[in-house]
Amino acid sequence: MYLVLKEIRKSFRNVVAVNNVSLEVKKGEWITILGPSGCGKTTLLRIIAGLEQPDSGQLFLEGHDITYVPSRYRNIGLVFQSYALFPNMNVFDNIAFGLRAMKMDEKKVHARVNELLEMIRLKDLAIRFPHQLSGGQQQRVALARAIAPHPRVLLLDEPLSALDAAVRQHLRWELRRIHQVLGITTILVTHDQEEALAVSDRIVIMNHGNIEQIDTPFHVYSAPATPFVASFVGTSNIFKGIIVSKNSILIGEHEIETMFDLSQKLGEEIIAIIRPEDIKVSKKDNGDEFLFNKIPGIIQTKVFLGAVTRLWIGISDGLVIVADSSGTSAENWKEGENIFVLIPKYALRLLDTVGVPKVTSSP
Ligand SMILES: Nc1ncnc2c1ncn2[C@@H]1O[C@H](COP(=O)(O)OP(=O)(O)OP(=O)(O)O)[C@@H](O)[C@H]1O
Repeated sequence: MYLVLKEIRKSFRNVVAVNNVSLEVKKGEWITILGPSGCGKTTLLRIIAGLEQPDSGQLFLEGHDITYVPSRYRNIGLVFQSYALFPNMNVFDNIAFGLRAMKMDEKKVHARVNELLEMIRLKDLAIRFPHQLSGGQQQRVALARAIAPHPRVLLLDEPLSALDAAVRQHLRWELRRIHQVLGITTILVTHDQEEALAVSDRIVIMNHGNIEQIDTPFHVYSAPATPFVASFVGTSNIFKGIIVSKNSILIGEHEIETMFDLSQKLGEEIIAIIRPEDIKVSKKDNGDEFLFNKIPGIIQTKVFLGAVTRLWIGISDGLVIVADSSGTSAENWKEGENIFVLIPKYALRLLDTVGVPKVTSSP
C-alpha cells in the first residue's frame, strides 16, 4: 500500500477529533473523506500533511514511517479552501515558488510552470496578480502551485467550497481530469456528498472522529453500512422494526416482506432502510403483490425539487415515509390525497440495531 494510516488518534483537550482511524490508500487513488462539520476530517488531513502530530498511531508513505517526519520533508501538496496565493507575486511566480525554493534551474522552472499553465488553462493570465483573478482562477493557480514540485500525495481541504455552484461543478471536473492525467494520489476533504460521489475512487465516511464506512461511491450509496451513512449520503427512510416471520418485519403496524431469509433472527430488532426513489406512489390499489409491499397513506407534504417531486406520506401509527416521484408528476399529487405506497421487497436494506459501526471496504 502506498499510504497507510494505522490507528491514528488525536484529541484536543477533552475532544477526540480522530479516534483510532486506520486507512490504506493505493498509489494513484482518489480518496474522499466525507462527513459533517466537526467530525475530524481536517484534523486527519493535517496529520497526513504533518501539520499536526497524532497522540498515537503511525503513518507510512511508500513503506517508510513518516509519523514524525516534519511537513517540509514529506513532499505533500496542499490546497485549502482559501486560495492563500502570495498577493505580491503574479500567477507565474506563485506557481514557480516551490520550484525556486528547491533551487531548481530557472530554465526547468519555466518549462514546468508553462506546462502547468497549459494544464490549468491559464496560459494567457501568467502575469496577472491574484487580485486580478476570479475565485475559480485563483484556486486553479493554487492547485498548479501545489502540484508543481511533483508531490507524492495531493491533499485538498474543501478546495471548491468558496466558489459558486457553476464554477464548483466545472472545477470539480478539471480536478478529476488533472488527476487522471497525472495519476497523483489524492485525498479530498469535503462535506459535499455530491462532490464526493462524483469524483472519488473510494469514499471514507467519518462521524465523531470514527470511520463509519470505506467504500466505492456506488456501494456507499447503495449499501450504507450504518444508519448514519444512510442518512448522510442521500436521503433515506430509516425505520426500527421487529422480525416477525422468516422473511418479514413489523414496522409500526405494517408487516413488510423482504427478500432476506430472517429465520435465524426471529423476534430480533432490526433497522430497515429504504431510499425514497425506490418507493412508488399509486392512486390505485393495483401494485404487484409479488414484488411490492402495499400500504395506504395520505400525502402530507409535497415539494417540487425539479428533477423529482418529494412526497411526505403519513402511513398510520404516526409514521411518515418519504417518496420521490418524477419531477414531471408534480401536478398529479395533492396534499391531503389518499394514495398507496408501494415498497419493493428487493429495495429494503436491513442493518442490525447493535449500533457498532461496521467498517466495510471493497477494493
Ligand atoms: N486546534 C484545535 N483546538 C481545539 N479543538 C480543535 C482544534 N482543531 C480541531 N478541534 C476540534 O476537533 C474536532 C474536529 O475538528 P475538524 O476541524 O477536524 O473537523 P472537520 O470535520 O474538518 O470540520 P469542518 O468541516 O467544520 O471543517 C472539532 O470538535 C473541533 O472543534
